[in-house]
Amino acid sequence: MTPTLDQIRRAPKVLLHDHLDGGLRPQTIIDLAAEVGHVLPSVDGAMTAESLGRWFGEASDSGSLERYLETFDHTVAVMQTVPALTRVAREAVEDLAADGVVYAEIRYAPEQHVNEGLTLDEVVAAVQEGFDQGVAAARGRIVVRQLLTAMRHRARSMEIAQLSVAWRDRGVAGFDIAGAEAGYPPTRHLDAFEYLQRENAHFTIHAGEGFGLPSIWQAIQWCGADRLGHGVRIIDDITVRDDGSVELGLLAAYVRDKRIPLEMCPSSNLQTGAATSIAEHPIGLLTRMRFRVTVNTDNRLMSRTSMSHEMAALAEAFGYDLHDLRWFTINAMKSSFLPFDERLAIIDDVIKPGYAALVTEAGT
Ligand SMILES: O=c1[nH]cnc2c1ncn2[C@H]1C[C@H](O)[C@@H](CO)O1
Ligand SMILES: [Zn+2]
Repeated sequence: MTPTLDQIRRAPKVLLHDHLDGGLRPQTIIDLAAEVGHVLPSVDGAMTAESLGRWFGEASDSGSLERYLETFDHTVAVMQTVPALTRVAREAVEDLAADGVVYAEIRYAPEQHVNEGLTLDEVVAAVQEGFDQGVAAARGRIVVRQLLTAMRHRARSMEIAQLSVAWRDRGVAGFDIAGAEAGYPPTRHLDAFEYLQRENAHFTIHAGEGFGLPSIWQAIQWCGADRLGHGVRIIDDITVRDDGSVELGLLAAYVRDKRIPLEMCPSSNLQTGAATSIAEHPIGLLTRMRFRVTVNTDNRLMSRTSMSHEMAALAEAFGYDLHDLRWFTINAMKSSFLPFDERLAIIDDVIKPGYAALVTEAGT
């Protein structure tokens, strides 16, 4: 049976791909913009949380990753002080916990938050303070880690990789690169990835979203990514024949054989043009072929979404039941950058009992 939204909200969920600067509450943007004098875009009618939220959703709907990324100018602009970063981080944790997320890795690019004079260390500390406050407010119902992102069109990836290693025992679980993909291959940042490998550190790479297979191939075979951010275009290396049989190319087979986690973000992909509808989203085929698929939000503000909403949309489009949602959730937890024993503890103590209770209640 297709689970109800209420069941999905109560189900334990794991989120590996969520941008801090893509998840602000609209009212918080209005408050912080007034404090620092940032001019927000003009919206239809009065500026309210509702109208600003709608603006972000519509402005991100262009079908182009580059245009989608322009909306971040307004969130990044109001995240340039310690109190602002701490507030945004705390609220992100509160919102995820309220949605039933039990483990989250939240990413952002520290280099984008130094315009008013903060150091990179101060940025990471301010975000960690907010995460700690949010976790305390949620009374431990959620575990949260930071992922530090470097912007792929800039040249600070080595510095950010070093920052992530320096903070590895203080709340930072890994590293990422993000931003426009076409024209900025991951190999531009090879020195940072090689450094991280030498440090036994974890990283994911946005790849196969705004650009295709060469980007995924580089991310895995040149850079050594542990996971793929999106990775949706791996579908270009898969052939479905008229008789329904499926053939994997060498790269797709490698990704599946090695159990490389795909951080899939269906709603975001519709907005950037990487997919045409939820029902036609490659996540359906990739799940059927037993790739290591995980479900994520990417940017809750721009996509006006949540983990529950993403899962509900998939359940509706593909008929997924609680067992399928549990599979996505355990896939995600197995793929997290937490130490192995901590991953297992969340799977055994939180995820499995949580789904078991829902299944018993539903009598399925
Ligand atoms: O889906 C995305 N693809 C590539 N880059 C992205 C995506 N969502 C957000 N970003 C960028 C914009 C943010 O400012 C940055 C750090 O979170 O990461
Ligand atoms: Zn992303």
